[in-house]
Amino acid sequence: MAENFTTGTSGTDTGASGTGTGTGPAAGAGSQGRGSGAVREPDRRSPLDPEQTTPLTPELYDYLLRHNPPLDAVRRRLVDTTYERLGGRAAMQISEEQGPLLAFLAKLAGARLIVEVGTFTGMSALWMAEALPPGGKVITCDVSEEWTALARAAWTEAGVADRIDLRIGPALDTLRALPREPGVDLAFIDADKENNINYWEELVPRTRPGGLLAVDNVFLHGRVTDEKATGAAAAVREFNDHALADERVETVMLSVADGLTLARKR
Ligand SMILES: C[S@@+](CC[C@H](N)C(=O)[O-])C[C@H]1O[C@@H](n2cnc3c(N)ncnc32)[C@H](O)[C@@H]1O
Repeated sequence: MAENFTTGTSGTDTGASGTGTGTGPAAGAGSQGRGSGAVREPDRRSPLDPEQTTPLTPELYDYLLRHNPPLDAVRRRLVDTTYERLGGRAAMQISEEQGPLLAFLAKLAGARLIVEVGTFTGMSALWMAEALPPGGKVITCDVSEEWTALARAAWTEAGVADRIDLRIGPALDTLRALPREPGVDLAFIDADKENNINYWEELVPRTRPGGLLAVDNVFLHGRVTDEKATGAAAAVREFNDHALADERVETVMLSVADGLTLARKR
């Protein structure tokens, strides 16, 4: 079912993970503008030189947060409510410094249309929605009515509910139903990692030239370095190589939170 970017459909809470068979653009093709296109050996004096890369301690992280925009009352309540209601699952929320970063990216991209995969209790959508100009929209996808009920409450409290189009159902179905035209200014992928490549393959063609994509958890808690990784870690490893080899975009992988890859559509 095709539809335009502005009309939403809201299905039932299937709880199902999306599945799909996205095909890669140039995965493993081995040639691109930035050199070999393959994962390269880093050029540096030592694997992790503290003169170049400062290890993040609890004190430094606290300092970093205190030098970023603070959580306002709505966000503070959203964090607290997510922990109270969902316990350990609350760690699925974006980390505190990622919210202002997503808002910053939205403004940098002059975003009017943002697509998010993985709403959860709505923190990332809230930050991005507040960064939109009048008339802008965030389309955000999730399978959980329960978790996104907390999101809806926070968005209403923050006064941005009218800018957020929550679509319940497997995200791959939602993305495939969007027009296949490059109207997206910013995409944020933060859901079931096994589908990262599939989400990417739906979103890259729909992103306008100069538009941005951000993909969370590209370190998967450090498990991506394991060559024998299985499950989500193997999927993230595969995704990371896929994105690096994709000639349609320029990418940077950043050590933010659990690893964040940014891409700019050529
Ligand atoms: C890491 S959380 C998202 C966190 C969110 N960005 C935030 O800032 O709080 C991942 C979300 O992806 C959703 N999800 C998992 N599989 C999905 C699928 N196949 N389609 C849509 N959503 C999915 C989960 O229900 C969960 O809410």
